[in-house]
Amino acid sequence: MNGKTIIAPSVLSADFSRLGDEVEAVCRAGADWIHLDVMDGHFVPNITFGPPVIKAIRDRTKKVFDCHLMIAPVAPYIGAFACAGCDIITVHVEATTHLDRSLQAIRDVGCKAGVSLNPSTPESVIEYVLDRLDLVLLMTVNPGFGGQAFIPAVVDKVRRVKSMIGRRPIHIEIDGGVTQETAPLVSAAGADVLVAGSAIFKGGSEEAYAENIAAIRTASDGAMMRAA
Ligand SMILES: O=C(CO)[C@H](O)[C@H](O)COP(=O)(O)O
Repeated sequence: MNGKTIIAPSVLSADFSRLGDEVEAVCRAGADWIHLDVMDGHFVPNITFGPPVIKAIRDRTKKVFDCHLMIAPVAPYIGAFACAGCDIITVHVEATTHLDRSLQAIRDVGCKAGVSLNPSTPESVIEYVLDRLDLVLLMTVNPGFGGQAFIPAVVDKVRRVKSMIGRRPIHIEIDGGVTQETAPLVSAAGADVLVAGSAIFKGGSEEAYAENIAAIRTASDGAMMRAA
């Protein structure tokens, strides 16, 4: 939104046995936000972590905790994730019957509200909730696992969402298969927040994380500038 890419490493690809240290390392390496992938083994075929784990790492950084809830039902858990210290809470449109109510509930607990769309979900589902939104998360893989290949068909959806939101201060976030090769495609189309797991945590050291973040940032900022 301000011409600079926000990089949000997904801790899904971090070493879970040292999660707090990994969060600190990736923040020192240049992360802007920390992306937290919460999976329930029901909405998606994988299980990760919940509010107690998020609470345990909250004091490791002051950076934005960007929480992506891949759980159904989602509404009963919004308060618990806010209490754990999440700043942004994103729900899947496919996981909530009452999207408008869920988005309002997120703002009611003092968090920014996001909605996520699976690759096959059309962008028209957000048309009537734009005023309740701080962020739209477009999945460029089918949710559930890190390390999957980027789905290029979603790039057109990024362009269409960018045009729908107009001048509203709503972030467009991309998640799945983001690398220094795919980042420019979505940045040129209008995305300003990039989530990356395997492309950032590969190498396993703070130095590697810094190089990986810088490579994605340079590629995406360049594409954003050329598209402006
Ligand atoms: O939400 C996710 C999967 O559901 C992950 O955040 C996403 O896939 C990031 O991992 P990678 O960058 O390795 O694709």
